[in-house]
Amino acid sequence: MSAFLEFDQVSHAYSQQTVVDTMSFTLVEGEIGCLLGSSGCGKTTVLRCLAGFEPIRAGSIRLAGQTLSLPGHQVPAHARQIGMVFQDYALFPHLTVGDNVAFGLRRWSRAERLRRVASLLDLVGLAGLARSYPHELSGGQQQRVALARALAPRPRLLLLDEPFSNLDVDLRSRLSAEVRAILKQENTTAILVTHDQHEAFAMADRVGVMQAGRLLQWAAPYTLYHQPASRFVADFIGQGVFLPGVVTGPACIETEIGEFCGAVPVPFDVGQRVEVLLRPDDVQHDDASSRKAVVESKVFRGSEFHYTLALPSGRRVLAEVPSHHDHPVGEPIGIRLEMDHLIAFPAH
Ligand SMILES: Nc1ncnc2c1ncn2[C@@H]1O[C@H](COP(=O)(O)OP(=O)(O)OP(=O)(O)O)[C@@H](O)[C@H]1O
Repeated sequence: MSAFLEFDQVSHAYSQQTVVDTMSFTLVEGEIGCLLGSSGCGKTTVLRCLAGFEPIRAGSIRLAGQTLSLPGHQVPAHARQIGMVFQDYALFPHLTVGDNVAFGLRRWSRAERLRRVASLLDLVGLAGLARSYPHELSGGQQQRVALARALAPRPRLLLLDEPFSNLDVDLRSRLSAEVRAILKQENTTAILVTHDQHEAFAMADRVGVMQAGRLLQWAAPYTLYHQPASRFVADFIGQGVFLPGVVTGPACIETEIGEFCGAVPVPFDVGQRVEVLLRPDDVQHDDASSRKAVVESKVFRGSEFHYTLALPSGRRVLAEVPSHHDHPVGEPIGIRLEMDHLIAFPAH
């Protein structure tokens, strides 16, 4: 499928400080992308470039075949047909919910406007609240109104900047799943910015990990987790530890807990020293295994325990173990690695 949004080799700088550094990514129509990264890495600046608030220094931004930004040329923000949702909702306090949603529809006929507002309030689960005022709603409801208002004029692209960060954890995860369903129903192409990877994984079709203005990887969440392109991405996404090893064959690595062979060749020469990524779900508890590790600490998560286990060398690995396997701290337990592919990086 051809790209609907093309962010191509874009750079941006605030005076001399480069904040977005030759970044490229694409989305097809209806896809949801997410930029993930720690504070200050440039996520919001990317959104501001997309929205038309910041000129770009290099590269180009194209949407639906139209060039929006080039160095020295940009389509003004109001002419881009791009919608925005921010963390602080930014609703008009003196307007009702219905009038907030209708705000961008002033050029529509009254009948069309009423129909669109009713259908959006229905879509975001707020039918019946059209006459309420923002202060009468909960934070989650206000954010739904903000979403409905942004979607009302059928934007070509929706930008969501940390939209759930003012909400509590439970509501965040519920709303991120709901918002994804709403965007899919409207076939809206969207870019979300967050530093919460659970939110990124719950909402997005493509996730990009940013570091210091650079996009390190742009991929489906599953690929990011299972095939991180760099040690930074592997460390940033999910939990895990790196265990030293030596390459012993095209797809095999020997570590202190044995030799592991994956289904896919590793890009290293035999004899090279590497570090293998072990996710908690790669390490299985197995009473029958002769490989032992000592329970150093554990956290009860309801359906499973999250164990930190010490290997004979003193190195630690993490393991997720079903919660009926309740072993005390200090006890050696059998472990087995279950990985269909090995993720390894050159040793430091
Ligand atoms: N208007 C501005 N003028 C100068 N520097 C700025 C401006 N806006 C942002 N910056 C700087 O650009 C860098 C990237 O900021 P940006 O807001 O894009 O990061 P972010 O990844 O969205 O961070 P956060 O997650 O904290 O919102 C930071 O070093 C920031 O201080």
